[in-house]
Formats: sequence, C-alpha cells, structure tokens
Amino acid sequence: MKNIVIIGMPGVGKTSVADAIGAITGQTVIDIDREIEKQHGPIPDIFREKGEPHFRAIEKQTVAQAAKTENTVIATGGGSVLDEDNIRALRASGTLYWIRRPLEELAQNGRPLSAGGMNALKTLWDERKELYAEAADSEIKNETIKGTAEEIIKKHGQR
Ligand SMILES: Nc1ncnc2c1ncn2[C@@H]1O[C@H](COP(=O)(O)OP(=O)(O)OP(=O)(O)O)[C@@H](O)[C@H]1O
Ligand SMILES: O=C(O)C1=C[C@@H](O)[C@@H](O)[C@H](O)C1
Ligand SMILES: [Mg+2]
Repeated sequence: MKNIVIIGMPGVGKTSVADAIGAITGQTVIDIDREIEKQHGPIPDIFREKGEPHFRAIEKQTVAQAAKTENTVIATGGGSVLDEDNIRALRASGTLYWIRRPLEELAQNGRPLSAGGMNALKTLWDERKELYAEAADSEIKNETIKGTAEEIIKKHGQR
C-alpha cells in the first residue's frame, strides 16, 4: 500500500497523528525529525551550530530515504515541503495529508522557527500556505489527534 504522508505547520500535530495511526493500524511510523535527531542530535542544536541550510540538506537525505519505503506512515518536518525534490519524492511514495489547526493553537516550544511566537508563525504561514495547499492530496482539520488519525485511515483506505 502507498504511504500515508503527513504534512503541516510546525507544532500542528504531525508526529502525534502519525503515532496514533501507527498504534491503530500497526504500520511502521517514520518521523523525519526523529530520524534526524537519532543521527545528528537535537534539531535546535543543528540550527544553532550549523545553520538552517545544513539542516535542510540533512532533512532532504532523510526524506529521500523515507520515501523509499512502502506501507509506512511518514510524519514530515514542518518545512519538508519547502523543497521541490522532497515533494516529488513524497508524492511518488504516497498520499499527502495536510493537517491544520488555528495558528494560536500550534505548539511552539523547542521549535526554532516558532521561537518568535505568533508573529513568526504568521510569517511562516504566509510563506508556506500555498506550498502546503499545492503539495496536499487531502486537507484535514486536526481537532483531536485520535479523530484525525481515524479520518486519515478511512480516507487512505478509500484510495
Ligand atoms: N488536535 C489536537 N488537540 C490538542 N493538542 C494537540 C492536537 N494535535 C496535536 N496536539 C499537541 O500539540 C503538540 C505538538 O504536536 P506534535 O509534536 O505532534 O506536532 P508536530 O507537527 O509533529 O510538530 P513539529 O513540526 O515540531 O514536528 C503536542 O503536545 C500534541 O499533543
Ligand atoms: O517548520 C519547519 O521548518 C521545521 C519544523 C520542524 O518539524 C523541524 O523539522 C524543524 O524545526 C523545522
Ligand atoms: Mg513532529
């Protein structure tokens, strides 16, 4: 089966929803940020010590690896859709589900690009909303983690 790929803003719930899908279906979950941290240490340290371009290069390698799998749930990083090659690889591997919550409800702690609070998130949203919309096959309001997981499983089964 094609992969379930979850995209969306930083702190919107991608990891939580992917883990919930994995818990329900038994599918393997690959979280791009977790994979990066396993190999390279904490993401805020990578941003601070090596800079965002270095982080994006690592992210790209990690996305390319994850996209080679099948029947997997992939939680992307919030910025994974910034790179066209990432989008191409993810689209070839699965269906892209864009999960959304109001900006005020996004988690901010420990997320370098959300460190500027609501202003930073509004700027990110303005820069990215079209990218998410173009990349997405399907859009889901993430009202509850379990509800969103169940909705994605249902939609994916209908494809
Ligand atoms: N629908 C929801 N209702 C309430 N809390 C939620 C919901 N979805 C996610 N959360 C909470 O938001 C926080 C961030 O979730 P999570 O880490 O899954 O986001 P993420 O999109 O993976 O973030 P990142 O972009 O940093 O990887 C967690 O504390 C999670 O429990
Ligand atoms: O939105 C982003 O650009 C990011 C989101 C996180 O998932 C991490 O991948 C990192 O903090 C960058
Ligand atoms: Mg995450």
